[in-house]
Amino acid sequence: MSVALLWVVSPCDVSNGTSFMESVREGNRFFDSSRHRNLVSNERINRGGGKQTNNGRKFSVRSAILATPSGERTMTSEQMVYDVVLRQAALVKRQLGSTNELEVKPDIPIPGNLGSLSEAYDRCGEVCAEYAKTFNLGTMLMTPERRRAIWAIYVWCRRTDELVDGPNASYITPAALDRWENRLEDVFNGRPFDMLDGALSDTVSNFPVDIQPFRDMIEGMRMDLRKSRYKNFDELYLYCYYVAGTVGLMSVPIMGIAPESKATTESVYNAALALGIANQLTNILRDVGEDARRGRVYLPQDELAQAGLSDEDIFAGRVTDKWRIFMKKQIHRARKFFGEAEKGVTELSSASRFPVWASLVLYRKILDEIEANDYNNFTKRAYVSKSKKLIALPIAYAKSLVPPTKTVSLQR
Ligand SMILES: CC(C)=CCC/C(C)=C/CC/C(C)=C/CC/C(C)=C/[C@@H]1[C@@H](COP(=O)(O)OP(=O)(O)O)[C@]1(C)CC/C=C(\C)CC/C=C(\C)CCC=C(C)C
Ligand SMILES: [Mn+2]
Repeated sequence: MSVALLWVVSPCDVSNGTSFMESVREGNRFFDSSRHRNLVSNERINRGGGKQTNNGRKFSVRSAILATPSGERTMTSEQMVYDVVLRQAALVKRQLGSTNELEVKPDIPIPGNLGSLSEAYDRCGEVCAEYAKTFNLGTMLMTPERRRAIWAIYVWCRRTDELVDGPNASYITPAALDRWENRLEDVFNGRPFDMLDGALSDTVSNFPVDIQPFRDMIEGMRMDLRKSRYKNFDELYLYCYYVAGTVGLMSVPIMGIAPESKATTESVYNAALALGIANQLTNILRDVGEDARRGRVYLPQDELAQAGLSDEDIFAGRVTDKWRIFMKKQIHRARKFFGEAEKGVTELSSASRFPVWASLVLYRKILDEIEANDYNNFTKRAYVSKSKKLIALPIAYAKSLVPPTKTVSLQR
């Protein structure tokens, strides 16, 4: 049975020194079975206070853009994002020494607190089970430590997305996102605000997860607030990195690279990034009509123009030959990113391969469904039926049994 979760954060702020466990003891949570739940209370993020700057920000795509003295970019989004990939890979290598293996450290046992920590993870599992049933099923084959860590990350991502897409989205300002980012810093500094943050705090203390992709996802949400058109694919790529490529970068340290893998850490991170981009491009292609009804067109404007199309065609929702040709090209591009991602899945630790293959295979099938709908993504939502999922899952499982490549390869 799915449990809709409403989380109300206590007015007592952990930045005042209240620990995770203290706020749990104060019982600042309750459940609500209403369909319109809110995964994040706006209470704290709308209230103001706290640091307003991004102190301590290390390298990010945003800082790379801002750092250009003339204000002109000399690199493409893809080059800038690849720089983040290299830095993430280097960071994880440095933290783990020379080996590629990502060891899972045991929980730090805090006397009297362990029960509630596991309760926090259970809540994360419930949120996952409600929002992403198939993905949640896939995580069942992971080791328990990795599974609950992925749940905690999933929940943070879902809450972040909910800020700009959820029922309170109209109240969310850039300043509110700054405060959400401050709260993220607190999570990484071991001062979580609520129970769900507590699970993430524990996760990031046990796995070599870096804060940068999390910050970058918030940057993607800022972008969503200020922008509703994308001039070209370069701009769209950056958005896709922020809101989805980051998920890949957050997940690799949890999934782990197989100890026997000969692939470079960079190449695995690059594949993870590609999976995020592929998923987001697919999301965008599936949701063209829905997004247009909210005044948003994520498709590259220059490519629309080259195809003889404009926003008006999208708002009118006309499935013409021009539209079909345009969509074929977009689907082809998304499939290329899925292909790029495939190269890396095999290199992941054996128990983590199934959920990733499952999500890759199932998400890619949405593209087939858009085709089956004769490219009508204005009024028909492409979805993969239960029976198709049931056929695809054993295929994903079979793929997950393939061991890592024996040769040194997978250079970018
Ligand atoms: C080497 C290799 C291939 C490793 C695998 C790395 C990996 C696990 C990559 C996961 C990629 C992934 C699932 C990306 C999510 C992309 C996505 C759909 C992002 C959505 C953004 C906003 O879009 P939009 O608002 O248009 O969409 P909705 O209409 O709201 O749906 C997101 C909603 C951002 C938030 C993302 C999530 C909630 C998903 C987070 C998922 C995880 C942490 C679990 C990832 C693990 C697996 C096994 C898939
Ligand atoms: Mn969303």
